[in-house]
Order: sequence, then structure tokens, then C-alpha cells
Amino acid sequence: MEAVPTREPLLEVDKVTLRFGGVVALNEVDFTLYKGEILGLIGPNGAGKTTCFNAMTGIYQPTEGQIRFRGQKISGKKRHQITKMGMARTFQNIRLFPEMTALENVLVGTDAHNKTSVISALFRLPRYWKEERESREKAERLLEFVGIRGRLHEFARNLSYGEQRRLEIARALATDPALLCLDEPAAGFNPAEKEELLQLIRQIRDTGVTVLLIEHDMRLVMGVTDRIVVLEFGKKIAEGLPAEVRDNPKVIAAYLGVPDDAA
Ligand SMILES: Nc1ncnc2c1ncn2[C@@H]1O[C@H](COP(=O)(O)OP(=O)(O)OP(=O)(O)O)[C@@H](O)[C@H]1O
Repeated sequence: MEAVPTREPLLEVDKVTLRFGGVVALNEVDFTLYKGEILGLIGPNGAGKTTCFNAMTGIYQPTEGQIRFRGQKISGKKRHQITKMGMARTFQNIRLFPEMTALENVLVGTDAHNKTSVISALFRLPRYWKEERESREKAERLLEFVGIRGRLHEFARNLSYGEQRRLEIARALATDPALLCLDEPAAGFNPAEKEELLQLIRQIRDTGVTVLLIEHDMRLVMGVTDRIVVLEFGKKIAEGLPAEVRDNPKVIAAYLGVPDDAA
């Protein structure tokens, strides 16, 4: 069943400005992400996409403005608190635990929600075993979902690049996010891998997870997103349906005029 985007705000970026010394990385950026949609955040190099992600996930504090997730302010929250609130992300440069197996990497994500106290873990109380078993089953299901169930016991460092990207997504999903933020998930992929990723992103959305996607590959962005926000030099220059954005002269000038391999 295909999920239908709603008009219920999940994440609100409200006039966010973020300065690094003299550099204005974000300049009064304003957009809303609605529950159930796949929103693309695009723009040329240095446009402020990653900075925007980092502000949303609590790494940077906006200099001005406000970000609200599920109606609650993000600013002042620690990263693990934001994860608990239901936001997960992957990184432009893959960040896995290379000396841990695929399964163990996903278990790190499921741990974000386990309730076992130190006492019940120390004494291996029944609740501890129950949670252990459930976490493992969930991790296996997620590895199956992203298509690398067969690599369960392989060290992350031995996985292919594409498998590592999938593993990162599985680990992020293990935190039961309402919002999954993907930072250039198709970087380094060949066309067939990109097509598979596009399917996976749709499947993720169809499980009820809202997706924010930063991506350079225009075909992928146009093919998978419901709406797109375009940044240039830290400012939002366009927002709308993929076809509207594609035909917007400002966007063409800023971004689509640049050949893919130069982006
Ligand atoms: N920690 C930082 N300190 C100083 N300047 C920064 C920092 N992070 C980003 N910037 C600057 O902020 C601007 C926006 O950068 P950002 O990485 O968010 O862009 P981007 O759209 O993600 O680009 P790319 O597509 O290259 O990843 C750039 O001018 C960048 O140099």
C-alpha cells in the first residue's frame, strides 16, 4: 500500500539563520516537512544542505530562528534525545563500526530504545533476555528489509560500499524513526544501485516513515520525492512539486544548468 503524504507538520524549519563567523551558511530558511512525504533538499555545492541537516539533528544551533520536530523545539536538545524523539539520519561519509558485524551495527540502533535497567542486565533477568531476543529479531528483519540479510555476521568493513550504505540505513531505522534523513545516500552508486535505492526509499516511506533526502543525482531526486526544497548560497530559492522545481528558471540557473558530473 502506498503511503499518502498528509498536511500534518512533522518538522518545521522556521526562519533559520546559521552563521559560521562571517559565512552565512543558512539565511532565513523556512520550510515544513509533512508526515508521510519524501522531501528532497537540493542545491549546488556549498548551498547549505548539510548545515541544515546538522541544525535539524542537533549538531549545530541556529543563530536565529527555530526548528520544531513533532511540535517540540530541537534547540538545546542533545543528539540522543533527538534520536529518542524519532529522528534518525545517515551521513554523507559512511559512519559504521567497521570492526563490528552487520548485525551488531544494527543492534547499536535498537539499543536506543531498550528499557532494560543496569540491574536486570547485570543479573540477566528475564526482561533482559526478552529484550535481547526481540532486538536481534528486529535487527534481522531490518537487514532483510534493506536487502543484506545474507551478510548478517560479516564485519562492516568487509561489506561492499553499497552494502555499507544499506547497513547505515538499517541502523538508522532500528531507532524506530518517524523521520529518516538521508544525506547523499546514492553517492558513488552506479545506475542499477541507484534504481534499487529509489525502490528502498519508497518502501521505507510506505512503512510510515517520513523521509528527507539530500541528493545530487537529479534523476533520483525527481523520481522519488513528493516535494523539493532548493537552497542556493544558504537561501531557499524554490519549493514545490518535482516538475515545478525542474521548470523553475531560478533552479535551472542555480543548479540544473550544472552538468551532473560537475555538481
Ligand atoms: N563548520 C563550518 N565552519 C565554517 N563554515 C562552514 C562549516 N560548515 C559549513 N560551512 C560553510 O557553510 C556553507 C554551506 O555548507 P554546507 O556543507 O552546508 O553545504 P552543502 O549544500 O551541504 O554542500 P555539499 O553539497 O558540498 O555537501 C559553505 O560555505 C561552507 O563552507
